[in-house]
Amino acid sequence: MSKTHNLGFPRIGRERQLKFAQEQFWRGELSAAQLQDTAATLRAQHWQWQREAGLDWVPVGDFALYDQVLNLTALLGNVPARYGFSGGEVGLDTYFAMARGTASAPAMEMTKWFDTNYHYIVPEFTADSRFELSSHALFDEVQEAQAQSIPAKVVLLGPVSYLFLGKSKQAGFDRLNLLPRLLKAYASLLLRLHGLGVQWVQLDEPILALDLDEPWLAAFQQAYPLLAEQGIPILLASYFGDVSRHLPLLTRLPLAGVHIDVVRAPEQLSVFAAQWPQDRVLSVGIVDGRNVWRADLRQKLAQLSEVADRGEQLWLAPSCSLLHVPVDLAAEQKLDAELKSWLAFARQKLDEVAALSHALNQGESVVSAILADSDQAAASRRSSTRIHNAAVAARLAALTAADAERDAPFAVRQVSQQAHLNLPAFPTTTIGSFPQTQDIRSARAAFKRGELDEAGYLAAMKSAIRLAVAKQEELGLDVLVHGEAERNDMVEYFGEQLSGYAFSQNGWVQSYGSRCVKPPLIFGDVSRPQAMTVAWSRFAQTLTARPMKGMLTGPVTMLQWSFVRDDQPRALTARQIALALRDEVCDLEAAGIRVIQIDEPAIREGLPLRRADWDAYLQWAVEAFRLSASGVQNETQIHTHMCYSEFNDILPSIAAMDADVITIETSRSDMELLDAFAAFNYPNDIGPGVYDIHSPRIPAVDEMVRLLEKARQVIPAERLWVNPDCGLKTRGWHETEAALRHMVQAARQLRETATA
Ligand SMILES: CN1c2c(nc(N)[nH]c2=O)NC[C@@H]1CNc1ccc(C(=O)N[C@@H](CCC(=O)N[C@@H](CCC(=O)N[C@@H](CCC(=O)O)C(=O)O)C(=O)O)C(=O)O)cc1
Ligand SMILES: N[C@@H](CCS)C(=O)O
Ligand SMILES: [Zn+2]
Repeated sequence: MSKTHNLGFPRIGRERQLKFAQEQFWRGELSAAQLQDTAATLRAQHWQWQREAGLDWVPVGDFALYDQVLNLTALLGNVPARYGFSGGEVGLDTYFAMARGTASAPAMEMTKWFDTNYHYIVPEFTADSRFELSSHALFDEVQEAQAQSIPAKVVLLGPVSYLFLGKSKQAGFDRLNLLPRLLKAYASLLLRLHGLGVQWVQLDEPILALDLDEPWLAAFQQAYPLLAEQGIPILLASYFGDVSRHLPLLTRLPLAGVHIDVVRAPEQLSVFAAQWPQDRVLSVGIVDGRNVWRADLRQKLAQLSEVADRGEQLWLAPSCSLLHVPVDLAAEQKLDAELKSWLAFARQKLDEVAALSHALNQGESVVSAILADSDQAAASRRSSTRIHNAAVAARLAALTAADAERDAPFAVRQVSQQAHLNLPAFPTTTIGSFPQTQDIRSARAAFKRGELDEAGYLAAMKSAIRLAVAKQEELGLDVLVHGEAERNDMVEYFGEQLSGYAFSQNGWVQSYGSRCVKPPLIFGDVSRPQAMTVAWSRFAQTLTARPMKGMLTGPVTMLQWSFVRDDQPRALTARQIALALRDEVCDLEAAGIRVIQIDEPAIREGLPLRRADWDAYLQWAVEAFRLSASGVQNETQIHTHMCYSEFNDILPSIAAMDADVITIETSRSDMELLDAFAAFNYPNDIGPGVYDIHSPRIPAVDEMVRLLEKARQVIPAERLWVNPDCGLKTRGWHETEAALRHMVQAARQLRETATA
């Protein structure tokens, strides 16, 4: 009799209740007790749904008021010294101070969770790091679940991944030295859970899917025997990749079970089927936890046949935590029936897991109606005429290498661009978005509800653009932007206008903290029925004599931040998007826009987890960008922008994108990234971000001058631009104006010293 469980459930709530409660709490409109009430109500609802789906084990410990890695940092009392925590209980103030910073202590760093669009708070380690249980939140949640008769399986990030995913904050300090100390804390944690009657603990060790050096592998050998001694059976969960090469290691560890992801790495199922001991749990992640397509249950059952004889030692689950998918397809009222029949969100995915388990345990006949529905959905998706577009296929077939090449090399383009743009040294610009104010969002919400007509909405957006342009002129910026007021999101906005894309009403996914995204769905061949941004850019250009930068989201980011069709290679979908964007780039140029930015913040995020797979990805990713950018004349300046990632290891590919200018997040790393650009002799213009846009803090002129001086030591002055780290949509106007005023002043100071 196979069992079912889940690795983690989305915590934001079907109506994003958590987001609204967090933001109200931060604004002082909700008390801590009210915030905790909302959290408890959400947990109860989510546990109840999972129980109703028929799961044998329900995750507890996956909830977080900001981030699950930060929860662990609080639980372990690993609070960086700057927050003044002196032991005892990590309260909400300290917890949110770590996440969001305070006037005196900057926030902890946030980075991408593997190759997802979720961001976690990076643990910090020094030789002085101590770990002591300092939060009762997890223990309370366990008791809460028990009081609701929920069969709780506690889920936590495992100790080796916790260390690996953190950062040493002391030069030369090897954080692996902290393992013995950390293990003691984990051991007391497990003992405490044991005391509460917890019967299973799932320790996530997703780093097993990465290329790991020997010392990190040895850390598993050191950790797990000690943890297993505490008396609770441990399920070690891997996901996002193949871990079969670690099977001998995993077998040696005293684990009660392992979880493997056979959606991302189906090939590992046979290896585990043959070699994983029969008397230990094999949890098979069979339903895609990262994407929204409905499972083809018949095909899944065929896949499971090689492990079907494992009885109770076979557990079925989604491939990974459902954090990465929206909560409930039933909340979608506007998707057409056919498309809806192809989809499954978190709740529906649990139903799929349960159906598979029933079929294995009691025979397929007990779920015959569910299987018939699944068959029909799979067949309709395969044969639908909405998926394939002959014109797109023909256009792709006709592409030649020249289509991904600008007419002239950068040195030639640069001269003709400067002749047209006539920019000063150290030109100043911003990354695209200006504050998405409540007025802007309310106007859009009213328009969507039908309470504001189109003319009223257009007028409201135009007035936001007018304001942004006037402010930039007054500030004295050199290359202006229209501010992206009309965009709900830099990916969803384009997804709403492209054929082959669909969008949901309520398909929200947490990106970080209270910030959510609603990834559009790519279900078919992508094409552009009509221009998407040209009217806005043209309008903005009429408001100023300075160059107005057109603003597009690049093909790789469009792919990475959407739910992508799984019936053709991602490379092919990226090319289709690239061609649609190429048309937009050419139309912007024809409309007189001389500078066009094609954002690719997700290019690093899309990099495969294992190095052996990098080259193939980078090759198509770079080609897609070039395809989107190469239809223009030499005198049109193409910018790209990158952020949220570490770029050192893909510099040759960034150079191969051949953008005339790259603006890139560098301020938080104190410009260190530029050393790599310089060492690599990066050939084109660079705008290293001179201030962090994640905090309302207004950086001083001197601070930015210092960073620019640092940049000037490694990058020739004539190739340097001056800009913030990223877009300003999450900021208010007050700090935006003040920071940009300082930034323009910093650029002017540099110009003066350059000519002195
Ligand atoms: C740059 N980043 C992005 C990533 N991924 C994306 N797809 N997009 C990105 O920009 N990944 C990496 C980073 C992550 N950073 C962020 C930063 C900010 C947000 C964010 O602000 N998200 C918003 C939602 C954005 C949006 O869709 N806005 C809609 C409004 C939707 C809404 O909530 N409407 C309300 C009504 C509002 C009102 O009446 O005032 C409602 O429906 O109830 C819009 O502008 O129309 C967020 O609020 O979380 C995300 C990722
Ligand atoms: N143009 C976008 C890029 C964000 S990564 C913005 O400014 O928000
Ligand atoms: Zn950015």
